[in-house]
Amino acid sequence: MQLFETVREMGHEQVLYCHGKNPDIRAIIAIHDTTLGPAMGATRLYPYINEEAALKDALRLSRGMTYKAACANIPAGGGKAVIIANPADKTDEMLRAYGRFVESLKGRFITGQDVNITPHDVRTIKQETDHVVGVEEKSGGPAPITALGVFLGIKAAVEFRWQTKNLAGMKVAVQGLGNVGKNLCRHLHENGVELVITDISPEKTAEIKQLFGATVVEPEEIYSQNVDIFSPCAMGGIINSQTIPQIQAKIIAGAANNQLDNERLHGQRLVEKDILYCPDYVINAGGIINVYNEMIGYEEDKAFKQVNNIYDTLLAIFDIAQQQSITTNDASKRLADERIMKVKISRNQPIAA
Ligand SMILES: NC(=O)C1=CN([C@@H]2O[C@H](COP(=O)(O)OP(=O)(O)OC[C@H]3O[C@@H](n4cnc5c(N)ncnc54)[C@H](O)[C@@H]3O)[C@@H](O)[C@H]2O)C=CC1
Ligand SMILES: O=C(O)CCC(=O)C(=O)O
Repeated sequence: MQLFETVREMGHEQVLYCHGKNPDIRAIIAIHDTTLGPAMGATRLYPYINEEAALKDALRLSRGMTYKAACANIPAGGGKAVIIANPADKTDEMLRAYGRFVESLKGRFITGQDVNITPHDVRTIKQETDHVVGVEEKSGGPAPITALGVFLGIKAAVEFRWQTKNLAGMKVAVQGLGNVGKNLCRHLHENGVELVITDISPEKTAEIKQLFGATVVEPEEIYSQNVDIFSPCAMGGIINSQTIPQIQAKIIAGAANNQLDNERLHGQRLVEKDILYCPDYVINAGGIINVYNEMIGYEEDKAFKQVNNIYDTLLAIFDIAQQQSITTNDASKRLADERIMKVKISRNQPIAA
């Protein structure tokens, strides 16, 4: 990968490689755009197959955060960090070393909890830096509110697609039963939805089966289920050339970041298959809304009110996509670009060609 060429094309401001020998740590912090505010984005720890995969994830995730904040009307920029490690090798020393790298950015990057980072880990990172959000004692962690946003997004998509506000009797396939997926299953179950679920953890599928009477399928079987809605709540890149031909659902609406393996190609394929796609960074904005509110002084009512906006934002995006014959992903990107551009123009900042 040509690094400077890639970051120029994607519009990143800064990419920081963090390395330490003792303790051993390899992390990448990517700051995409700080026009609207300091870069916000949680930290993911993952055993990437190679450094290029880690970099690609950090670059795409951080760009997604810029769009996410802009679409949610949050005065924050986009950033994200990845720590390259096996979760079994994670140590407090490693996390504290990472915290010192975050601290070195002096608030230009504010982070929190993503995949394989626990509330305990967030507290450990916080020993070295105050630029951490999503602390359980403050806003209670972002996953429940993210799940609520995804649930509201599903309702918006159902209304747009089938002109009904009633989910009862619908079938939803949920991929990934972690912090977000589990809470989402609860909302869906309470609204009379029939659940088809999968996870790589048998304990998690057993728990959701028992709690909500869900049907369990193997991870590779989730795409081909005869359901109304597919909700990816695990990892990114799962909407791709192999999975699209299998998908039976008419709506894709889930929490996972970077769901489309190739935004342009696979966004277009979904249109051709008449599948309504809820752009991930719009539907999963509950997390950033919650942690932003934590940063400015948490008031639960205010955060929940803002999450309700996800419903209207998605309806507006579906309308734009339909009227302009573009993908929903392009429609949301346009909305974000317009908001960022407006601020740049008001400040006489240079605008990229
Ligand atoms: N936690 C939050 O507030 C937010 C999370 N997201 C995104 O939503 C997704 C889920 O987040 P969390 O629930 O917090 O993560 P988590 O780590 O708690 O849960 C992920 C779940 O997916 C499962 N999983 C992994 N690979 C799988 C596969 N191939 N098939 C089936 N299941 C698989 C894991 O076993 C785990 O149960 C992630 O992509 C995250 O970046 C986005 C916005 C906010
Ligand atoms: O939890 C955070 O720090 C911000 C939210 C986030 O990273 C995400 O939406 O992916």
